[in-house]
Amino acid sequence: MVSQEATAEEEFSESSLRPQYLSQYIGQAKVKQELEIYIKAAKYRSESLDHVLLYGPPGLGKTTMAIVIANEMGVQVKTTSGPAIERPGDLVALLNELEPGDVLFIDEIHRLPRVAEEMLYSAMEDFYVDIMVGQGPTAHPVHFALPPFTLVGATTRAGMLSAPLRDRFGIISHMEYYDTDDLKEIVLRSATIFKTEMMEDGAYEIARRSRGTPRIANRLLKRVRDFAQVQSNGIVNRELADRALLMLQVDHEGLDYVDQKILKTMIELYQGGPVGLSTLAVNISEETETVEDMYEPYLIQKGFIKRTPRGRLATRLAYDHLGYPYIETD
Ligand SMILES: Nc1ncnc2c1ncn2[C@@H]1O[C@H](COP(=O)(O)OP(=O)(O)OP(=O)(O)O)[C@@H](O)[C@H]1O
Ligand SMILES: [Mg+2]
Repeated sequence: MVSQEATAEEEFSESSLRPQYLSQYIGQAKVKQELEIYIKAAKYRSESLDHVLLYGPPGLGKTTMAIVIANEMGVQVKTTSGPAIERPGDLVALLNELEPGDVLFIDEIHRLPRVAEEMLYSAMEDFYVDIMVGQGPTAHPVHFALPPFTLVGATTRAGMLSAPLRDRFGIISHMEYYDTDDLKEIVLRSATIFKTEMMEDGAYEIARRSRGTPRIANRLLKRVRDFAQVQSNGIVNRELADRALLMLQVDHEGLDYVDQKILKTMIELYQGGPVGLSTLAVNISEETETVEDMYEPYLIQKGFIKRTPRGRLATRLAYDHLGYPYIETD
């Protein structure tokens, strides 16, 4: 089964696949174009880049973009995530390490504890934090100046961020699912790094079935490569990619086992819906947030699911795709 979260092994091998500069970053033309201008302008003025919020579904290259931004600016990047910061002190420790112009990357920034988030307000706006020192009646704030820095925040949904935090980002970039041509370029690039012999039609087939997501494209590529080495002459063409992907339970529309299970549950247990998201999540033993962030957006984009005020509906396309007879209702 192919899940969507990054595994530890993957985090490691991803570092070799990660583009380091904007020129190597494939796709996301709009985001790139904007950032290129802001980066140039900031460098021209010898200033730190304005704070950047990257939002979009998992695996689209938000972490990669944070690293690219730091490389383009010629600064260091310090990385953390919302859940990793438990106390304000954790954040202060990170801020304390920043050199002028550095990038602080906070992944899953919507999961930052409230107190840490409030601390960021002054840090982002005026480059200082007030730290409470002492306890009880002797407690008093100490003003702590910071070097100018760039906060790059990543989140799956911008709507989950509080307004005061969102408003402090000067640059807000929406990452979109990749089209097949861009993903094909990513597959070809990764195949070169892996020294895998990849035919154009093989790369296209993997790209087409990667749910618009580079992380999935790279993952499928690795599995298809194993398949090619063991079952064939090591060369990946369309036919081989197709056989390997079907074995991985990735169907011709690129839906994986969980996607299919979601649609089947809706159709078999709830007559196509409407069904609430949390009910659906319980039925397939996944977290509601996982279904909402990782699976639903792609199913909606492909037209298999519709969101209605009363819940989620499986569309006619879903019935046809899975081979169920469609009964007209209203
Ligand atoms: N534009 C791109 N060109 C080439 N490779 C890419 C691109 N974007 C992402 N990748 C590759 O896809 C993988 C996932 O990217 P990354 O970890 O940056 O995603 P992410 O959006 O941060 O995901 P998450 O939200 O789950 O943290 C990496 O291996 C990276 O090398
Ligand atoms: Mg990431």
